[in-house]
Order: sequence, then C-alpha cells, then structure tokens
Amino acid sequence: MANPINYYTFKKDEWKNFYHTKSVPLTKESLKQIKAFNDQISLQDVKDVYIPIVHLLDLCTQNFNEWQKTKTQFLDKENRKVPFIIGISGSVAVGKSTTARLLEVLLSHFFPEKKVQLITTDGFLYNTKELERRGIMQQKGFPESYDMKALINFLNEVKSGQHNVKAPVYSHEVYDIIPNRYDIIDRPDILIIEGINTLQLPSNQQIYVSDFTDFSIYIDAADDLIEKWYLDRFKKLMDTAFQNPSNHYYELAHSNRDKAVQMAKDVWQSINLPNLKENIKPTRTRADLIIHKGEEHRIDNILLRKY
Ligand SMILES: Nc1ncnc2c1ncn2[C@@H]1O[C@H](COP(=O)(O)OP(=O)(O)O)[C@@H](O)[C@H]1O
Ligand SMILES: CC(C)(COP(=O)(O)O)[C@@H](O)C(=O)NCCC(=O)O
Repeated sequence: MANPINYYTFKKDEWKNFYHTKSVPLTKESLKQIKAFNDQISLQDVKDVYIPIVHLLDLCTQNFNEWQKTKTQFLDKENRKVPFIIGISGSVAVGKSTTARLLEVLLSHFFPEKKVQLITTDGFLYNTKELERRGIMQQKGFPESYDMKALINFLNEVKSGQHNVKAPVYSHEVYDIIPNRYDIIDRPDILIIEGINTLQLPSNQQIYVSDFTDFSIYIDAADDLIEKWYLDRFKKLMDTAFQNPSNHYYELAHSNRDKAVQMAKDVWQSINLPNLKENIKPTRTRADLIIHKGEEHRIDNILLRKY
C-alpha cells in the first residue's frame, strides 16, 4: 500500500519506543491468558506494538472522558459514564478477533479498575433463513447481509448507558445465529467491537457504526497472506471443531480432505476475497490506526492518523 498522506507511518522499531518508559511489565498470569487463547502470538509484538497501543488508548479514553464532562457542564446536565468504543476492522481471517481479545486482556491487565467488554458484529448477520429469503446466502459478510439497523440500535443503547443490552450470538460451528442466545453488555468503561463492517458506510443508513466508535483500528496484510491464514485456520478446524457432529462442516471433514480444502479455496475466491476488495479494503483509510502484518502475522508497520 502506498502510504496515505494523512498518516504517520512507523516501522515496528520506531513504534516500540513510544510510551516505553511508562509501560508496566505483563504478569505471568496475563502472559498465560494470552497464550491460552492463541499460543502463536508473538510476545515480542505484544511488547513492542500492543503495549504502546494500549497506552495510547488510555490517553484517548482520558481525553474522551474530559470532553464528555465538558459537554455535560456546558449543557448543565449531570455527568454520566459514557462507554469508550474501540472498533476493529479488516478482512475475514486477518486476525480481528485475535487482536480484539488480546486488547481485552491487555486493557484489563493495565487498567483493572475498568470494565472491558468485547463483542463481534457477526451476531448482527441475518440468520440463514433470512439470508436465503433474501437470496444472499453467497454474500455472507457483505454489507447487505447484516441487520445494520439492529447493530446501530444496540450501539446507541450501550452509549446511552442502558443496563444489560443484548447482542445476538453467531456461531461459526453452526454457521448461523443461535436463537434466543445473547451476549449481555452492561455499562462497560470500554467496549471493543470487532467485525469486517465496523468502518463501513452502508448506503441505506444515515447513521454508521463509526458514529459510535471513539477509536478505530484496521488490521491489514497482503491478500495472498490472508488467504493462507484463512486456509490454515480451515485446516486446523477440520482436525478440531469440525469433528463435532453438530458442526456445520462435520460431513465435509469426514469426506475427502483435498475436496474440503478445495471448497474452502472456492469460498475464499468467490466470497471473502471479493468482499475484501469491494467492501472492506476501501474503508482502511478511515481508521485511526492501521496495523500492517507480514509473514507469520508479524507486525511490520503501524500507521497512525495525523488529523
Ligand atoms: N497475532 C497472531 N499470531 C499468530 N496467529 C494469529 C494471530 N492473529 C491471528 N492468528 C491466526 O489467524 C487466523 C485468523 O485469525 P482470527 O482472529 O480468527 O481472524 P478474524 O477474526 O479476522 O477472522 C486464526 O487461525 C488465528 O489463530
Ligand atoms: C461470518 C463471517 C462473515 C465473519 O467473518 P470473521 O468473523 O471470520 O471475520 C465469515 O466468517 C463468513 O462466514 N464468511 C462467509 C464465507 C465463509 O467464509 O464461509
């Protein structure tokens, strides 16, 4: 990617020096938590890239809280806690959910007094029945496959300080929304929302997800690397989750392995890659921060929006 003029671009070696003096080492317990959900994550990247990001986020939340206070004083209203929302975007399989969980662990580690919650926009996909009714089962993940109105309502309720706001739950295992199952978001200090559509501007809406996010991150990498990560994840799941008889891919995992991998390649080429090119990548330069990854998910460049 040619570096956009409205971003500062840093190599990892430059970025790692930011906020270093004030950073607190991770405890053994937090390292264990990171390793528990993904033992492939580079701890060097955690130290050099993510810890400075967490401290930058802390500065942003302080600034945000001050601004909320100023605004309520101006309006002669009582000050109230407004959740700070971090949006994480990028292609299918680029590592959004891994990054989101990592940030959740790190923010909770450095700021134990803050309540941090995490949500994915997958829960706002239409269910299979509705996708089929609309004839868009092959466009899962495309802007039209999400109930954006419900997502905006959800974010509005969270921001306005409502208790126990319900978010529907999507299951990758079942490949559908789980009826009557919800994640409950209850007045967090920080909400992380990850999903391919967090920076999108759907043409049928006047209010966007980005109107509710206070800091946005785009995870970036070359298309061919992301395809590899998609296929690697698929192969790993074939040996694990797909072995469960209730899994959507159970039958496939027990048929010919080459055939199954070929199917995943076809899904990448016909659904996820076009979605990346048409709908996701064009939103990259709306992000406050772009994290660029190379081989083995190692971070090489970090771009921070100037203005
Ligand atoms: N920093 C990382 N280091 C090593 N592997 C990673 C990292 N981030 C993601 N992965 C792996 O890449 C694949 C896709 O990541 P995931 O977070 O599931 O992507 P997404 O949420 O964008 O679909 C998974 O197999 C995950 O384990
Ligand atoms: C549900 C998703 C749109 C969300 O993607 P993710 O959370 O992996 O970024 C995606 O996993 C998906 O199902 N895409 C459709 C084609 C497929 O990969 O099966």
